[in-house]
Amino acid sequence: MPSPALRVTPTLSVPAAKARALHTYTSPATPGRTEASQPNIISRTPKLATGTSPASTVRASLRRNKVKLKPGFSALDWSKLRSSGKNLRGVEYPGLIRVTAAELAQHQTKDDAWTALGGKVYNMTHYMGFHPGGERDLMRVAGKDGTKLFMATHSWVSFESMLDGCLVGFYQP
Ligand code: HEM
Repeated sequence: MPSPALRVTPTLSVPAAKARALHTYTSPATPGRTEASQPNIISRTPKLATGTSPASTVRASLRRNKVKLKPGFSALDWSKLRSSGKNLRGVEYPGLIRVTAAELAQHQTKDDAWTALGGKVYNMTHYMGFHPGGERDLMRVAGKDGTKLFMATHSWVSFESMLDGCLVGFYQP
């Protein structure tokens, strides 16, 4: 019979458990949705586990608002609209156009919202109601180059495939 002093406790110490959680925990965006079922996502940055730790500052900067989308505005609905043949570019000219900063700035209202992402200009107007982060965040980049804010928020999202039908042209600031 070992003395109480020699007994080994089978649970992990608090720092070890915390370290393990921080390195392995990855939170799915929506319960029940896996990355494989979200074609717009290339890879996901691991989110940090909850709990009190010095990482709480980092967690605060990762916290983002997710809005409740209206019926008919799911990712699947957006995918259907993209492949419906509807003109999502909002320009009649069939080819891609060159867009200057001055021209881009002309399109900064909800009914006519363009943004530049990675040197390409997209018409986001039809995407407004479908954005999981809400219209207000999308409008933050309307009429301007949104690359930095987009990448800072969700670099794993492929805007090129999400907005392929909305491509207006190339940004020439
Ligand atoms: C036209 C450009 C954009 C597209 C195509 C887009 C696309 C997306 C997609 C697909 C998601 C879901 C990501 C996921 O489930 O992990 C998302 C979420 C989100 N987006 Fe955007 N986004 C755009 C611009 C922006 C901008 C400029 C902001 C500004 C801050 C923003 C803020 C957010 C936020 C806060 C979420 C949160 C949802 C969450 O926590 O899952 N987005 N966006």
